Formats: sequence, C-alpha cells, structure tokens
Amino acid sequence: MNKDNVKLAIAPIGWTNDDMPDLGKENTFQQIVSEMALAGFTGSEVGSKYPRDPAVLKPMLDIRGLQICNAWFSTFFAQGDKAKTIDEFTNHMNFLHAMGARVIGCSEQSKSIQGTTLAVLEEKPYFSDEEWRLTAEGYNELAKIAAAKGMQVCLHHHMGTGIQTTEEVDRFMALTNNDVFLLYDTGHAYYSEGSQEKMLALLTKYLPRINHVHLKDVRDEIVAQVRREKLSFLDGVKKGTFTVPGDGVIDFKPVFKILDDYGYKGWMVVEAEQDPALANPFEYAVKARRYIRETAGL
Ligand SMILES: O=C1C[C@@H](O)[C@H](O)[C@@H](O)C1=O
Ligand SMILES: [Co+2]
Repeated sequence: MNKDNVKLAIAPIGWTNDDMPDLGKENTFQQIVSEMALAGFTGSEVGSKYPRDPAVLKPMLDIRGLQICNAWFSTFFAQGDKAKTIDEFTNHMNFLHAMGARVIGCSEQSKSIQGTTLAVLEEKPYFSDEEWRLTAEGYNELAKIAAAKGMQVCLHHHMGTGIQTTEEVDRFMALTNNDVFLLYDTGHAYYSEGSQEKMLALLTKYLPRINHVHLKDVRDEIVAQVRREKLSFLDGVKKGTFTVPGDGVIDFKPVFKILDDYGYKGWMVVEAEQDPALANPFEYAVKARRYIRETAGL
C-alpha cells in the first residue's frame, strides 16, 4: 500500500477492554502506549485509561511517536435523545480536534444489545421507519457540526446494533448525506455477513464514503460456538471471537488491495479485543505489525 496515504494505528482495547473493564485492568496507560510504539505503530484510538486533558495526553503520546486518530462515540438518536447526543458529541469532537484527530467514529446505540447478555446472533435490534428517520437526521446534523471544525463523522456498523448488516448499512448510507462517512470494520462485517466475499462487497460498495478502517480478524470456531450456545457479543469476545489480522480466518490481502487501488487516504487501526490474560497484547501487537508489513508493505 502507498505509505504516503495510509497510517497505521492500534486500539487500546487489546490491553484493556472498555466494554468489560475487568479485562486487562492491570495494564497501565503508560504500558499500553509504550508497547504500541515498541510494536511499530504510529497512532492510537482513545481508551478509558487515557488522560482526557490534551495538555497532559499529547506530550505523553508525542514522545512515543503516537498520534490520536479517533475515539468511539455512542449516539442515541433513534430513541429520541438528540439534544443530549449533540451536546456530548460537541465535547468529544473538541477533545479529538485538540488531539489532532480529524475523524469521529460513532455508533448508534439505541436498542443496542452489544453490552448485554442477550444472544448476539439471535436478538439484535431492528429500527422502525421513524427510528431510521431520527438516526439519519441526527447523523446529518453531526456531519455539519463536524465540518464546521474541519472534521468528519463516520458510522461504525456493529454487531448487536440496529446498523449491523449490509442491508442496514445500505439503508443508513442511503438516508444520510454524502458528508456522513462509514467506519469500515473487517471483523464486524465478516461476523455479521458470514463470508469474506460479503465482507469485501461492503468495502467495495462504500469506498468513496469510507474514511476510517478497523482491522479485526475473526475465529470461525468461536463464532460457531456463539451461535450454538446462544452467547452474547461480550461472552464471545471473552472466548476469543476476535484476534489480530493474520491470526484468524480473514484474508486481508484483498482488503489492502481494494483500499490501495482506490487510493484510500487515512488510518487503518488494528483493533482486536480478546482476553489479555490469554492473548498477551504486546505479543499480538507485534504479530499484527509483522503481518501488515508482509502483506500490505506498510
Ligand atoms: O470499534 C469498536 C469499539 C469497541 O468498543 C467495540 O465493542 C468493538 O467491537 C469495536 O469494533
Ligand atoms: Co471497530
């Protein structure tokens, strides 16, 4: 891939999982960011252990050659919480802007079961026409607020949410304006659609509107167990649904080629949450970095 176009980051979720703070609670902020840099990454997303004051956080990242490229933001438009969402979004955006990030990765969390004990493959929520209208209206507004700051909003399609499947992403993209982008996550696309082919089709379809990429690999045998035992999203994660690129079932070579051929400019973020007691985060970060060097030439 073209090194002038693409930068490589890693998310702290492999070290400490903000969805299940007990996973990796022993790992400190300084250890996390030092190991990211040592493994050869130049960017990071933001985790709950990171200082929230840019004046404190920025020098601690600068000294390690790391840059913040994004931080997760939960929206609640479908359930009618527009004013609160926009208020909190504005604070979040200002923090990211001060950190030098230009992308704000959001997920519509109304009715989401991603943090619950419900069976992720059987009990995902669906939006009514009115909930779709409220969501699209909200995201169109976020995009305007972000543009005024020179930033862009993207939607993270996610297991257990109302915007998970290809059809749901299609509906979201059709209802929103072209300045609302997509955060393409390989792991969630594969998990939801069940095949490499469908995962790649989603990527190809929305290339002009993808402005941020999460690189997550999947273990098929754990997805089969999640289906068989009707497990929740988080129970699956604890058992090892996800791993780093090169360690699971996804072939990332076509992912890199499609992005490169299109001339994708932006960040690719290794994001592979698993139990750090079972999968040492530094070892897996090094493994991911090596795989990306070998297959993407980055
Ligand atoms: O981008 C993400 C953030 C996490 O909190 C989430 O659960 C994970 O699966 C993901 O893709
Ligand atoms: Co992701």
